[in-house]
Parts: sequence; structure tokens; C-alpha cells
Amino acid sequence: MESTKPQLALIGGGKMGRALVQGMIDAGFTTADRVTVGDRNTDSQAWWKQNVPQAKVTADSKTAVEAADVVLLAIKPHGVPAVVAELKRTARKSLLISVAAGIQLGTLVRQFGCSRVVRVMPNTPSLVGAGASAYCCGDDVSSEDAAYVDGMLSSVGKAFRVDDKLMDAVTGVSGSGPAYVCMIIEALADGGVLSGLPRDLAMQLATQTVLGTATLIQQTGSHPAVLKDAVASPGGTTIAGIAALERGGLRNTLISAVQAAALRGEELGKG
Ligand SMILES: NC(=O)C1=CN([C@@H]2O[C@H](COP(=O)(O)OP(=O)(O)OC[C@H]3O[C@@H](n4cnc5c(N)ncnc54)[C@H](O)[C@@H]3O)[C@@H](O)[C@H]2O)C=CC1
Ligand SMILES: O=C(O)[C@@H]1CCC=N1
Repeated sequence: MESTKPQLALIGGGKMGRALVQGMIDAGFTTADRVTVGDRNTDSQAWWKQNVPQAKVTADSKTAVEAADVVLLAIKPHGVPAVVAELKRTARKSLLISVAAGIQLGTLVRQFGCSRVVRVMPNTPSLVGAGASAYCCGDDVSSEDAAYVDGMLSSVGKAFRVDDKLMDAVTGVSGSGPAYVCMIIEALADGGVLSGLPRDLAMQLATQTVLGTATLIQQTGSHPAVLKDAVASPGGTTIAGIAALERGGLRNTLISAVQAAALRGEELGKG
């Protein structure tokens, strides 16, 4: 990679593409004038023109990748084969990155016909610099390329290099995880409203509690079970709540949710 800020082509400027690239721009990892977005949807094009006016926007993905050092594919998994077939001749000179759930590294390498390919599983908190991403690299990805990808993902959160065989499990935990956490926050707030709190206050308390607890775990390095026990007094309020959670199967349900998402990722990879 010659420049510290290479030309980036984002193919598919939807929810995940926006979260990643907007996050990267906000973090100063790249600048909007080095970004070209290729998206065939006019609403998506309009969003980029309005929100990131310095980025180039085009309906023609081939044009978008022509001058790109890095091509970031953020289209739905089922659309990947057709888009790769369309772009592979033009894009083969570039570092190729896919965030599509389920599409294995080996499949991407076969479809592109080259191994300078990185498979990434990011998540939407990347938009606010709090993402959790994992990535795996094809055989022709240089250490410089890998450092670029690690830097890109680290600019919007935490990045972990893993083996491709772990990527569907990663998808189940952190790729899909923001949806589960949103449901947990929503349900905590609903419980607050049921118990008499105004909605806005309940939502703020629930959100801050999830954020604060996650920060506490990260900053102290304590096991969650230890921090849980520290909240639960004998005969107190928390153990009454915990007993209700165990009756409802919270932990088993979350374990099953992660496994279901990981299995769905495997299915998507089979086409
Ligand atoms: N949404 C999420 O939280 C996450 C999504 N992903 C992956 O990111 C990818 C994109 O997902 P989302 O952003 O949620 O979907 P999305 O539907 O919001 O965005 C996809 C974008 O691709 C565009 N597009 C479709 N076909 C195209 C083509 N042939 N050429 C150019 N643009 C085209 C669409 O117009 C749309 O703007 C998926 O593969 C998904 O598995 C990965 C991690 C998390
Ligand atoms: O639901 C999906 O398929 C995507 C992949 C990971 C998160 N959202």
C-alpha cells in the first residue's frame, strides 16, 4: 500500500458500509475525498451525497473501483457472486475486503481469482468508534495489507485476527450481537415502565447500565460472574431478579441465539 490514506471504493453503501466508512472518516483514518461509493440504489446514493458530500458517489460500481487501492464490499451475501463477477477484472489490482456474512474466505478467493482478499465481520457500533470486528486474510495479503485492515478496524473499535473457520461464530456473537443488546435494553426499559418509570428515564437508565457494566468488565478485567455476585445481596432485590431471569432461561436463550446466528451464517455460505 503506497499511501497512508489509500483510495477506498465502498461497494454497497447501506447500513454496514455507512457505519464502517463514516466511523473511519470520523476517526481520521481516511478522508471523505478519498472515498468512492458505488451503490445502485438512489436512496443510498442520496444519503451519501447529503451526509458525506466530499465522497464521490456513483451507480456504476466498475467506475468506483477503477482508481481504488482498497475495495470494500458491503452488499448482501446473496449479491456477492454477481458483483464479484462484474468487478473482478477491474478490482484485482486492489486489496479486496468483504464484510458479507457467511461467505467464506476460500469462496471469495475462488470468485475473485486471487488471494489478496480479507474477510471481515464488523458490527454497527463501528459508527461511534465502539465496534467489535474480526478478520481473516487470504494467502496473498501482505503484512502491510493486514496492518492496513487492522488499522482500519481498530480506528472504529476493537479488531481481532482469527482463522476463517471462526468467522460464523464471530458473526453470532458480535456481528449480530448489537441486535440482541438492543432487545435487552428495550426490555429493561419496558420493565422500568411496567414498574412506574417514565419511558425516557427508563431508557436512559437501561442504556447507561449496559454501557457502564460493559465498561466495568473491560476496565477491571473481572469475570462477569464476580461482578454479578457483587450486586446480589443475600435476600435482596437483585437475587429476586436473577431468579426470574433463570426461570425465563435468559442465559440458555442467549446461547441459543448466538448458535442460531452462527448456523445461519454457515447456511448463507452454502448459497
Ligand atoms: N447490518 C449489520 O449489522 C451487518 C452487516 N454485515 C454484512 O454487511 C453486508 C451489507 O449489509 P447491510 O449494510 O445491513 O445491508 P444494506 O441493505 O443496508 O446495504 C447493502 C447496500 O448494497 C447496495 N447494493 C446491492 N446490490 C448492489 C450492487 N450490485 N452494486 C452496488 N450496490 C449494491 C444496496 O443498494 C444497499 O445500499 C451484508 O453482507 C451483511 O452480511 C456484516 C456485519 C453486520
Ligand atoms: O443479519 C445479518 O445477516 C447481518 C450479518 C451480521 C449482522 N447482520
